[in-house]
Amino acid sequence: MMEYKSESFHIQVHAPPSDAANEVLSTDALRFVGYMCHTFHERRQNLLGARKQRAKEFDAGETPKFLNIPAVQDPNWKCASIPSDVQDRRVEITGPVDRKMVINGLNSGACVYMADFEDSTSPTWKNLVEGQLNLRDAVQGSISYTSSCTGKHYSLGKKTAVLFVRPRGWHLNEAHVTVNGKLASGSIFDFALYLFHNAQRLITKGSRPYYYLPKLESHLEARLWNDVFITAQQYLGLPIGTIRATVLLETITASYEMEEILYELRDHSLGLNCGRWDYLFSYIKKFKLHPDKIAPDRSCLTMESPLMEAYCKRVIYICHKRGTFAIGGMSAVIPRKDDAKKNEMNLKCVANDKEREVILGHDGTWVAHPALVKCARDIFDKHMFAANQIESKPMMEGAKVTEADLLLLPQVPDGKAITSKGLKCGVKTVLHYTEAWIRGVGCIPLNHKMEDAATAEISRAQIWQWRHHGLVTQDDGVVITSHRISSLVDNEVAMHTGGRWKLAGKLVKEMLSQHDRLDDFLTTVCYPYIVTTHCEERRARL
Ligand SMILES: CC(=O)SCCNC(=O)CCNC(=O)[C@H](O)C(C)(C)COP(=O)(O)OP(=O)(O)OC[C@H]1O[C@@H](n2cnc3c(N)ncnc32)[C@H](O)[C@@H]1OP(=O)(O)O
Ligand SMILES: O=CC(=O)O
Ligand SMILES: [Mg+2]
Repeated sequence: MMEYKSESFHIQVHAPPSDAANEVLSTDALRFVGYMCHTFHERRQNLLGARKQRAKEFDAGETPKFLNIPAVQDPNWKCASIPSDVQDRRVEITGPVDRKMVINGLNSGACVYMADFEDSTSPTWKNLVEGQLNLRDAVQGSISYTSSCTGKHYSLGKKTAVLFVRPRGWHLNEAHVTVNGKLASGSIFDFALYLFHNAQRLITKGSRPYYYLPKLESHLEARLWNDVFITAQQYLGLPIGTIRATVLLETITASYEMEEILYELRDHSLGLNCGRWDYLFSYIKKFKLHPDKIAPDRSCLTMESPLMEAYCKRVIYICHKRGTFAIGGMSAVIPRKDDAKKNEMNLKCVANDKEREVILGHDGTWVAHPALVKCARDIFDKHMFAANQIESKPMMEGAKVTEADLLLLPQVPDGKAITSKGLKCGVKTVLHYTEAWIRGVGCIPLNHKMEDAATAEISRAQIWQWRHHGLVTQDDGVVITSHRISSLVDNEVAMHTGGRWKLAGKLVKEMLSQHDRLDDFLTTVCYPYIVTTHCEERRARL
């Protein structure tokens, strides 16, 4: 077993040995991960406890309030100055950390490639350690790959995107690693290994360790990240402020603490990003028991919805006021190869989304696929004449956004809000995504859209909510019951063989139709099924 023991902590790795793990988890790397996990274990647990307490208040009918902390209101502070290699972030591509994706993402022509351990990666041990190895090789410039199917060879081009890394969110444990017998934090594991192996080389190349931070629910969670950065930099002898991070503003509670989040991270901040899919999921999850906040079909939850418009305006206003980036989000539409006309329509759909973002004042945007880079870039080039619009678009309308504006769902005509088609599509999405995830695949194409751990969660949360409130699908007047949901799951499972459909069907039925409580995350429910069999004892504790 790989392990390292100091006076204060004992880190152990409980996974089958592999070449990738041997390379990534050197003794010094293990010592760093162990030190970081040990130092921040209790604070992380307390903050996860605070999430639960807050959830109870929302269940009792409360809604979030702006904090208005005096030090944060001070007009004089700004976020850290922007390094030269990331002044222009107009197009950012995201994707899982597998070898081909990393090379394709870096070669895609986007300004940034965000290598993702969160929404689009199923955190199997193999995916994680190989992902770290891929990122190390990418930073060294030596990464290459030859497809065993096509024989095609992949290596880095002359000009590559700047690399950002998104570690897992605070809620996820890394069950293959314990520190003093306690499960390691997935966030710290991903963050620390990337920093340990790459910080010096990135600095030598004139870049930095850049991160995206997902699923924060409060400014105290941002403070935790900031302290993690300070401690890690001190440990590795890096100047404070070397690390830079963009926070995904993707929970409804964080929306009431945007400025506080930037304030906490100001010496390391590279702004905020509108993570629209997790944001919608978080809204439904936090207000699941509020009868006046029942979300309509997923297709009605567009960026033109009042709550989404208010949220984006406020992100842009706060970020630009504090001299930093307000990055837009991801259109889930992806290119299709089967029909040229329909592909054109998909591209148009993405272009419209990007046009709305750049005109509103975002400084850049996300795409899910290399074939969308040009489309997004053309739109931003047409409307954004400098590297970003931090100075030129103060978006003062964002200052007027009220607490209530952030909660306003779209008005959908009677009969169209909750439909049998929406229900069926939602069940299919949760099932297909769960099946892929427990097979080790964290992002899939489904109905010509990208589905990941944020998009699929919207479907899961809203179906649970509809059933819990005993609602009917309005086109046929039929009640949404556990039995109806289970039949839809069974019918879809019956259409597939192989894979992990049976297990996925069982888990999805439990999550949607049997559990009285809405599970916090699909990924935490499914995680025990991807933990290696070396971890039976810890699996039972998950
Ligand atoms: C809500 C959020 O959090 S958004 C962020 C998380 N989500 C993501 O990052 C989405 C990432 N995107 C993907 O994983 C994929 O694009 C999918 C799953 C949606 C579609 O995948 P596929 O159907 O396999 O795409 P497709 O076959 O069209 O891919 C064509 C080529 O583009 C590459 N490619 C596709 N998406 C990406 C990407 N995001 N980054 C890099 N390369 C990519 C493929 O590797 C493939 O390369 P090849 O031609 O050399 O073999
Ligand atoms: O991470 C992005 C999102 O939309 O969720
Ligand atoms: Mg997200």
